[in-house]
Amino acid sequence: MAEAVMKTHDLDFCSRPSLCGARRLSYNASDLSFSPYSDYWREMRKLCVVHLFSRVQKYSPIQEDEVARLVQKICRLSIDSKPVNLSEAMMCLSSSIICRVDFGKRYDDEGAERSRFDGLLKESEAMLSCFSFSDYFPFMGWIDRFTGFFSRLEKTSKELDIFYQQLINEHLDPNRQKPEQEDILDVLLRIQKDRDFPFDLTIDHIKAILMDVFIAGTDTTAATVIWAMCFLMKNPKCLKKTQAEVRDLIGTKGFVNEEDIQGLTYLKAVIKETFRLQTTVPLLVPRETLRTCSVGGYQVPAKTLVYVNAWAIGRDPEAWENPEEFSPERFIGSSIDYKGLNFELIPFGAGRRVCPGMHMGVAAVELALANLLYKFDWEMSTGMNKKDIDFDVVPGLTTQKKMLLSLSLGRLMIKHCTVMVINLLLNLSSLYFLQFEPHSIIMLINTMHV
Ligand code: HEM
Repeated sequence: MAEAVMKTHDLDFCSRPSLCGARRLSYNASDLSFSPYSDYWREMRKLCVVHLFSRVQKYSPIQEDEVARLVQKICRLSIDSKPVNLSEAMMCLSSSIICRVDFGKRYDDEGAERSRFDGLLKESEAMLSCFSFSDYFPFMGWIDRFTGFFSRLEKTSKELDIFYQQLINEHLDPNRQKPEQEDILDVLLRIQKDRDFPFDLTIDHIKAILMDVFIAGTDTTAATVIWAMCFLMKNPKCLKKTQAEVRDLIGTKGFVNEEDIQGLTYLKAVIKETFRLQTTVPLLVPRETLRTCSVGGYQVPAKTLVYVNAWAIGRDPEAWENPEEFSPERFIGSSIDYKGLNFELIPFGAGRRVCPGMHMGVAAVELALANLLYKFDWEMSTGMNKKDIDFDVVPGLTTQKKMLLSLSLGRLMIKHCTVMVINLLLNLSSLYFLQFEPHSIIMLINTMHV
């Protein structure tokens, strides 16, 4: 297997432009379908890697702030003894991180702007993953017109265009308060203004990059945390071990910060094992052969659409011992990593198209998972058994869990939170002259270590 993958990797593959996000939800972008090995394409990729994703630490405060908000939200739910819809919470977390990194905005969890944003995200993902004749049988592309696919695509493209244009206008407004830290849109507009790019960087290019980041970074991060939680709930020994590691290291500090993560060897192994068994982008980005080549003894003609099955590679018995078993221990003391150099584990792809947001994505997953395990004891919701956790997915580019993952917090934890609320109320009631809302008390409790 590894040999076949190695050869696959050696091929001069490229992303197939007709399936590329920026192109499909296109900005009338004949020039966005740039040839994959053109200087233009190389420069565009360099721009993203060097200017946008190289300094992950720059985004750490945003990621930490959003994870802290997530913890507070879950604490609030725990006081109501409600099960926590982790799928929804994780989507909310990762889209909030991406919005702030991408264009410096934080949408209120329940507000109208948030629903507009979530609606756009869902519709864009649906458009990217649904089948269209034009992609696979170009001569039958006319069918897409009859099925309504084109008009839906056009409608979504227009809405996205309006959305991005509004953000660009806001960023270009001379009265806008200068942010402490540039977001990705600031960086792109600065590069455009300073002509710091060897080619003409148009507003359409900027919109396309924003969209790629927006779509590529949201689902993937959320899904990885959800799958990791599924595996841990199904394997209570691993759950305990990961939790013990985090709690031993962090003690009473109250929050796992980015710099603590280096000390969490087992948690990192859990994440690698999750990537291996439930790769979030199972078929990577589709490729097309540039010329005829041979893979594992098969002749592949030029211009063939090729999918690399990262999901199957992660479960290949020739590469992995007991491949179906969830065993993070296999990564302890192993040099195998997901960075694209070990072809038996390629959740972020490999080669020229390897995910440019890999470090940012992993940092968000590690931070979220570590804090979820540090702060809370998780249990199956009433009437559910660990056997009920399934790995069924919704069809699409990424593997999203079909049934939402809803979990309860341990009874001790709820008791602990409730006792704290009562104590706090008793203390505060003596200060009757203080005007406070119950909500603010809960917020106060949430900032304390539970
Ligand atoms: C755990 C989280 C993530 C996973 C598993 C993941 C996985 C992937 C994979 C498999 C690809 C295709 C690579 C290939 O075909 O060789 C990809 C592409 C991409 N990812 Fe990620 N990704 C994650 C997070 C992110 C984040 C946070 C961002 C941005 C902030 C991002 C931005 C991108 C972009 C822009 C591409 C397209 C690159 C290109 O077309 O050259 N990803 N990602």
